[in-house]
Amino acid sequence: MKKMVEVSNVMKEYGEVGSSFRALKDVSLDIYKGEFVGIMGPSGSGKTTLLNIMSTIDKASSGRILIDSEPVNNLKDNELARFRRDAVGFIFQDFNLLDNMTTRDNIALPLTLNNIKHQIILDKIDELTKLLGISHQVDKYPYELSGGQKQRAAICRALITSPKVIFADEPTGALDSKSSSEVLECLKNINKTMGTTIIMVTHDANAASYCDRIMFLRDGKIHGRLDSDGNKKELYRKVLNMLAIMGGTENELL
Ligand SMILES: Nc1ncnc2c1ncn2[C@@H]1O[C@H](COP(=O)(O)OP(=O)(O)OP(=O)(O)O)[C@@H](O)[C@H]1O
Repeated sequence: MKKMVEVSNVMKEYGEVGSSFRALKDVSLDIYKGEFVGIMGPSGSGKTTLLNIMSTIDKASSGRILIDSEPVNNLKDNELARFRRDAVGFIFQDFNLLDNMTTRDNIALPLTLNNIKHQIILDKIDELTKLLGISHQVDKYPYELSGGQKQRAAICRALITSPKVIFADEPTGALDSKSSSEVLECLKNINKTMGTTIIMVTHDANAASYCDRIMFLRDGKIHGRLDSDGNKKELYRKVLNMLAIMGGTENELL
């Protein structure tokens, strides 16, 4: 299988020399094309730091990141901006939709920056919003949507550039359990039908149970992994076990 994201010996230090804090300590992992990978671990274990470094939002203090075989550590700012826009999609806990734009314009935003023809953008929005079940919401503003609809709009926006990989930080963190399940079903569907690689940070064992593989972080290091055998309930049970072994119940780890 082809590697989509390669993380080699990544270290991340925050703060000044002498009083610095090491948030990631020699982390290495490979994520393959078409995988849906979860990242879990206690609060402060380095999940968001790792996601931000993998997705080029942040830079590692040392180590190497390749996305689809392209080294991204040393890209110049303008190359990095283009790479981010074209090759990766982002989904955040709080949706990050712009309040003064309709859902359609929010979804179109990454492509309008790329000078793509209007009709091509409209066709793509039509296709994606149908896939995500929000085609009747495109003229509404974000405040007129439910949380689940907002997140599905944000997923459409992440997908509009046909990215190689989607990075999601707690995508269900602000949603109730029904909306969470709808969003996770959408992500799973995209992963299976479009083959998009998805990397998702989550605290939620149910969300993690949608993944093909879960990597566990503790104190800035990879602490373990779980692989799905296709049985979601079984994976959910194993995740809860793993969280308990790592030193607390699911809630204590929040
Ligand atoms: N900008 C920063 N400056 C200094 N320290 C930071 C910074 N960002 C994160 N940290 C520290 O790095 C460690 C890892 O943070 P990170 O946000 O990656 O953890 P996390 O596992 O995502 O936590 P949570 O589940 O609470 O979101 C924490 O101890 C945090 O306080």
